[in-house]
Amino acid sequence: MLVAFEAGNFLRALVLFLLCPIIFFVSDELGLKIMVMVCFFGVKKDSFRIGTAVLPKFFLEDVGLEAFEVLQRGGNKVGVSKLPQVMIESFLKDYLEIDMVIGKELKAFGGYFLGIMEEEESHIVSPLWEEQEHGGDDDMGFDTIGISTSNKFNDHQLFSYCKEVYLVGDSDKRSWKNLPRDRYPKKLVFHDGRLALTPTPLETLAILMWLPLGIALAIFRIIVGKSLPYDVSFPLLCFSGLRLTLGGPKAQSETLPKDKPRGTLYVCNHRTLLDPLYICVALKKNLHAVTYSLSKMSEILSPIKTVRLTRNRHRDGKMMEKLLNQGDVVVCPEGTTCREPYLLRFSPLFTEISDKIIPVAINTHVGMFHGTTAGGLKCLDPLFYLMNPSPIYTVQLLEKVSGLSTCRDGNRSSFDVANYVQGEIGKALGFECTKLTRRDKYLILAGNEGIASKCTI
Ligand SMILES: O=P(O)(O)OC[C@H](O)CO
Repeated sequence: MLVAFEAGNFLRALVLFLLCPIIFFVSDELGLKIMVMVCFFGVKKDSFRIGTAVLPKFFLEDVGLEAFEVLQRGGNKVGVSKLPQVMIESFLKDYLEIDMVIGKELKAFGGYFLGIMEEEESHIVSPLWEEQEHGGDDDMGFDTIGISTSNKFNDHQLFSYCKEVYLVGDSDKRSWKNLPRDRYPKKLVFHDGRLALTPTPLETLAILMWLPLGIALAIFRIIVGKSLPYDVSFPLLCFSGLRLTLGGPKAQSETLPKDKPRGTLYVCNHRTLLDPLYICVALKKNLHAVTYSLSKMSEILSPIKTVRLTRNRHRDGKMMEKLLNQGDVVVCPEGTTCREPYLLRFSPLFTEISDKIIPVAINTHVGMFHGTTAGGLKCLDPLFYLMNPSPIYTVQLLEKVSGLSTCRDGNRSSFDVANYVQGEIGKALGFECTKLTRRDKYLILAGNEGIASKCTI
C-alpha cells in the first residue's frame, strides 16, 4: 500500500484497497503478483526512490529485537525475499547491514516498470552457487544458519546449505519487542513520503474515507488563517482540531518594549513550513519569516510575509538586517525540515546579524500525513499538513542569547554561538544535534543537492 500510495497516488492506493478481498483469497504467490502489478505498473524506473526514502522507516519499526539480536551474531549475512529488489535492498543493506540481498528484479520497458517480476532472482545469487559448486568454501554448509518466516523455506535452494533453519511463526513475532531506535545500526534521520501511519487495510480505509473531509478541512483552515486576525482565527482553528502547546522555561511573557529600535530574531529548529506561523500565533504578532525554499503556492497561502534567502552570505545578511530594522524576524537555520528527533547543523549567519536572539524549540506530531517532502510536490505541503485531523504543535521560547556582541568580542566564533543555540534547542526537545545539512538530506531522499530554484512549485 505504501508503494501504491507513495510511488503512485490515492487512486492507485484505492485500486489496491478494492482488490484486497481477491488478494486475500488467492495464493500468496498470485496475491504478490497482483500487488506488484498494481503498485509498479507505469512507474518511472529512474525516479523510484521509495525503497531508499520511504520504506526503511516502516520496515525498521517492524523489526523484532529478538530476531535482530540473532542476526547480529552472524558473520556474512544474506537476505532473501520474494519482494522486488528495489523495495528491500536499501533497507536490508543500509539499515540492517545485510551483505547480500536476493529479491526479485522487475521488468521494465522504455524506462517504466511493467509491474511484472522476473522469474529468476536477482543476479547476485549466481556467484554464490558457483562458489559452492566449485568447492569454494567447503565449510559453508556447516556455518550457515537460516531464519525463515515461511515453512516453504525449502523452496529456496539457499536453505539447502544451512546447517540449521529457525522457523519464525506469527505467534513468535507477536511476542517480540520492537527494535529500539537507539539500537538501529544506522540512525534513521531522514525519510520521505506523505503517509505518517502504516497503511494496514483498516488504516487505508480510514485514510480514504477521511480524504474528502480532510481536503475541506484544510481549505477551511487556510481561509481562516489567512483572512482573520489571530484573536479570531486562533479559537476557530483550535475548534477545527489544530493543537498548540506553549512551553519552555520562559514562555516569553517578557514582551519587548514597543519603541524598540530593532526587532528580535527568533531562531527555531525546523519541523514543517508552518513553524514561523505557529511562532506568530504563540506570540500573537506578525513576524517576517526568512526561508530558504518555499513553493510559490506556500508563499501565496502564507498569512505572514516570507522572504527567500539566496545562499549568498553577504546579500542574505543585508536582507535580514533590513528586515530586523522593520520588525521581528524568524529564521530556521537548518535550512530544511527534519521529521525525526535530530537537529541538523545550524548555519551561523544569524549570529552575525542580531544581538537579540531568542531560540525557539519546536516540535510537531501528525497522525496521518506529513506536511513536508523532499522528492514530491512541495506545493502540496500546507494542504497535506492541514488535512491531518488533529496535528499538534509545541512551541517553547528559550532564554535570550547574544549573537553579534559575543562574536565581536572575539571569545566565541559565530559557529560556537550557532552550535550553542542548536544545543539549547536540542536539550529543550531531547533531540540529538548532528552536523548533517540540507545537502545530506536531499542526496539521500531525492538524489539531488536540494538547491532550490526560484520557481519551486
Ligand atoms: O523541508 P524543505 O526542504 O522543503 O524546507 C522548507 C523550508 O521552509 C526551507 O526554508
